[in-house]
Amino acid sequence: MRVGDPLDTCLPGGDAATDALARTVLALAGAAAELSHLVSRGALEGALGAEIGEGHEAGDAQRALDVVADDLFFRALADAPVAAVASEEREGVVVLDERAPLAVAVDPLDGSSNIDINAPVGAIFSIMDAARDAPAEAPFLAPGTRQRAAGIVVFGPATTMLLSVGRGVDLHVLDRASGAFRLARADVRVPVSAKEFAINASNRRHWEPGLEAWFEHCLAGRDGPLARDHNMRWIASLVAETFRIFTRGGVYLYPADQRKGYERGRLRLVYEGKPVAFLTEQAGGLATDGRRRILDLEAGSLHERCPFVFGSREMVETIGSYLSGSRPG
Ligand SMILES: O=P(O)(O)OC[C@H]1O[C@](O)(COP(=O)(O)O)[C@@H](O)[C@@H]1O
Ligand SMILES: [Mg+2]
Ligand SMILES: [Mg+2]
Repeated sequence: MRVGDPLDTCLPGGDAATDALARTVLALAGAAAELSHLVSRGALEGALGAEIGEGHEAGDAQRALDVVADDLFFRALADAPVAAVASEEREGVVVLDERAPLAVAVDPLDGSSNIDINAPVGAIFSIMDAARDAPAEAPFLAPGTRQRAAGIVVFGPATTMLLSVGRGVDLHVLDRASGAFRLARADVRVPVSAKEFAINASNRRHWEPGLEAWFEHCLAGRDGPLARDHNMRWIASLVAETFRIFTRGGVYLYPADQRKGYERGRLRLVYEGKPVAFLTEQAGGLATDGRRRILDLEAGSLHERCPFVFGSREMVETIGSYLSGSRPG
């Protein structure tokens, strides 16, 4: 595998199981490439960022582009060896072909509140083995350790994909001339230690005391208990924050807070938490709900939320120690 190689030559193959996985990844990458083109046309595509209806299944405001993106992924997966698909934009699991070997969870458009302001949005996917003699929902609710592959795509100045098929994480970039994703960096690692954190600090008054103490100590910089100057970011796009953490380290938090509806944070375990946690661990980072490893969690339902903390190992561990009270506040 060398820099510049097209995605299809970088995927495992040779037996039925790995061939099915490769076909499914390529179908998802094809849909992401189409979506990237659409997103890059911005307002020329009309009011794709406009809010529509009452909100999607996960309860947030749905935008026209959310629906277009969802449709693109479903059309691409119709020709892939996929038994069932769970999407942020649909209430239940959609069964495509009961005999097919794989199941796919997708957040077709992540960070969609960024569309109007021309800031990065993207897509998230997770691939598992399909249910055998069990309800179609079963693979989606199972612990994230069962994922076969996961990826995020960011539609930024470049369209980039972080992909893991369970043997590290590779970075692929969309080559617009050929329409194919190409390998840009193999075996991307999340730096173990870093100083950048991302959290929506406007919610601070709703946080639990341990989290406030950690935040306060970050702001105190090198003179405070953490003895380090920190830097803050909030792009309001999980995929973009993930990409930053994979390139220069850091931590992202969407914690539980006391606002109504945020008792378990904001993000969705099945199609946001689990795939990002899979990528993070594959790159040497950590992903928790503040206390427990995300990949060990079972979901009670498809659109269940989970508090989410992920990124550089040392930073996630430090936050865990504040939340568990093992560190003086
Ligand atoms: O608007 P807030 O509360 O800061 O939340 C932003 C977070 O919500 C999300 O946009 C949720 O994703 P969706 O856009 O798919 O609903 C994350 O990407 C982002 O980190
Ligand atoms: Mg999302
Ligand atoms: Mg979304």
